[in-house]
Parts: sequence; structure tokens; C-alpha cells
Amino acid sequence: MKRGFLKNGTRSQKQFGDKPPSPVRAPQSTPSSQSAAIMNTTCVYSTSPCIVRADIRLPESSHFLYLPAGRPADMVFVDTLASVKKIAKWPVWSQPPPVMPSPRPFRVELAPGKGVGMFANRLIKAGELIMMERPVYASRRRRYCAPDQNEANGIFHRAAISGLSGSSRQALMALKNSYGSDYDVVFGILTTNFLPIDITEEPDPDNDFLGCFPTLSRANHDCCPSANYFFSFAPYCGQFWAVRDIPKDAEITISYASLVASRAERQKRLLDIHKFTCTCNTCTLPAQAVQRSDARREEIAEISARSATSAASTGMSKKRVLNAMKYVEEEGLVAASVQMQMYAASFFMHQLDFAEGVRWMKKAKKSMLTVEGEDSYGLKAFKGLDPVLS
Ligand SMILES: C[S@@+](CC[C@H](N)C(=O)[O-])C[C@H]1O[C@@H](n2cnc3c(N)ncnc32)[C@H](O)[C@@H]1O
Repeated sequence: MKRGFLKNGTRSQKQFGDKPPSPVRAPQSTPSSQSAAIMNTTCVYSTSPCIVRADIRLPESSHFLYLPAGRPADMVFVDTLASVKKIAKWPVWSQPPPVMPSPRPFRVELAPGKGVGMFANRLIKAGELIMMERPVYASRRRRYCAPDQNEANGIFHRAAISGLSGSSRQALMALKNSYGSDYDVVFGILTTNFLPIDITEEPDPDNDFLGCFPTLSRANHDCCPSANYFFSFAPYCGQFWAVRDIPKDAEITISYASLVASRAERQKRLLDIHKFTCTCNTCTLPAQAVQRSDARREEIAEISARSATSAASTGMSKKRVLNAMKYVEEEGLVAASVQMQMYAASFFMHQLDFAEGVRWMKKAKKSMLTVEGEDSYGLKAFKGLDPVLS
């Protein structure tokens, strides 16, 4: 998911939380005793915009930017000084976050065995925007902090959230912590709830950011999810889009890990990073059905991987492409279908079957709209092709 899944319509899925945020360690000369760790290492860099240096001891310390300016902060951005100075100037902060129509089409309630989850209050139609909101905590995955500010004492993150308004801090602290007592609770909450976000409009793998959301972070995982998470850069909001009709009272789920992997691989990742064993319908199929599901997902993964290479259609047969399309449908992987449809479009174009190529492009465009809405980066890439595709 590089801001959602479909930048350029061809990027492979960037998954959130695929590895925990990793601190970049400062040189060992930094004091590392517990007493030094407890001391306040922050200092105010500027008040307007409100920027706080995380650690006066480190030349390259991370900085905390509190937004919006001049009001109790709804959000903290954690990054280098140069970066937060640029972010502070974005015009989006002068606009209030978009308000979702009331009543909301979902509720947050107990999801047995999972904590809480999001459930549909009414039929939610495929392609509907379920929820959008700004993160309360946004951070580059790799932050720069001293060895005495670690996952166990949470000093760094605690300092970052201390400048948030009471309500934003409470919303964050109310989120689930799946990380257990070896870790500080704030670190645990953040790591449990991170979703991928962006600081650039164009795809940029070097800028790897994570965000925590008061409501979106309540969605549970399913290996055949009913919603797609997309980060819309323009309003600076995370969004959930219904990828199929979601009946009243059904759970609204997203995917935390790559779905085009075998059950064993998915389960390992979910346990290692997200600390649960997935018991979704796909994971609990009878053994033979799991084998078939694995084979379908592995085939989709192989073709998705090819779609990123220039030799994408070399040695590929039409039968195999069309079979893969069927597999995506059989597995209910609506978000993954976009990449496959784009692959099919380019495959047929290479075969000089333009009618078939355009047909798959139209399908991909429609799917992009369903799973990412009008702000989809991939959709924008289609703009010049409108006369052909409409
Ligand atoms: C981002 S939170 C999701 C909301 C969370 N259930 C809550 O109560 O706030 C992620 C955590 O929810 C739980 N979870 C998510 N999906 C799950 C699933 N399919 N089965 C069991 N637990 C799940 C795990 O504890 C996971 O670490």
C-alpha cells in the first residue's frame, strides 16, 4: 500500500506494519543509564509553528510538529527538522479536516476474540466511502533517537504525544495495545495501530511513513477484507472504501498483510507483527480448500510481481492471464484485482489485441474508483486516456 494500493495502478501493495518502526541508534557515547533516560531531553525549537526537538543531546534529533497551528494540537508529525518545517507550510492545515456525513454507516463494538471492531449499521454499497479522518500521530518509520529512549520505556513516543490536546491523546491511548508488558504501553499502542501514510504526492519508497487514527485503527484484519484502506494525500486523510456490498451488522475489515501469499505466510506475518492468529473464513477452510486457495494466491502473486518488470508478458499465455483473473475473483481480492486488471490490459496491448487491452483498462479504472475513490493516484494516471476509456 503506497498510500493505499494503487499509485500508478501498477505498484505492488505496500502493507502497513509489515515491520515495526525501527529506531536509528545514535552513537553509543550518548548517556544510557536509566536516570539519564528519565530526564526530559526535549526543547522547544519554535512556537509558531509549534516544533519541539526530541533530544537536545543528538545533532540529528527527530522533531515533533504539532498541528494545526495556534490551536490545541489534533496531530503530531515526527520527522527530521527539515522535513517538519516543510510539512508545517502545507496549505492543507488551514482547512478543517473533512467531516463525514452523520449518522455514520458503522459502529465500533465488541468483536469476539479480537477486541473491538467496526460493524455496518446498514447495507454499505460497494464503492461507498465508509470513513475518512486525519491521523493523530504521524511518523517516519525510521526515527532518530538515543539508545536510552527505547521500546521498553517509551520516552520518545510519550514526549511526542505530550503536546497533543487532551482529547486527541485520550483517543490514541484508548486504542488497543497488543504488544504486552515487555514494551511501553505508548509504543505498544502505536505499533499495534499504525497504518501507512504519505508525505509526498508522488510515489516515494524512501519516504516511509506510518499513522495512527482514532477510528480507522479500530478495523480488524480479514484475509478476504470487505474494505480497502487508502491514504488520500490532498485532504491528508486515511479512508476506508467498501470493496463489496457489506450487509447490515457485518464486520468491516481491511487487510494488514499481503493477501497474495499462502495461509502459512500470512499467519506468520500476522502473528509476528500484529500478534494474533487469524481465524478468518479463508484461514479456517478445510485443508484441501486451503491448498487451492494458496495455489490461487501464489499464482496471483507471481503474476503481480511480473507486472513490475519490463518482460512482463514474456512467456505468458492468454489462458494463464485469464485464469489469474478468475482466481482474484474466487478469492474475493478486490483491491488486488486492480493490479491484475492493469497487468491484463498491458498483456493484451503487447499481444496487439487493443480491444481486449482497452476492455481490461476500463475494468481496472472502475475497480480503482471502487477501492480508492476519486483521489486514487492510479485513476489520475488514466486522465489522458479518457476519450478511449469512456
Ligand atoms: C489495529 S487493532 C484493530 C482494533 C482492535 N481489535 C481493537 O480492539 O481496538 C489490531 C489488533 O486487533 C486484533 N485483531 C485484528 N484483527 C484480528 C483478527 N482477524 N483476529 C483476531 N484479532 C485481530 C489484534 O489484537 C491486533 O493486534
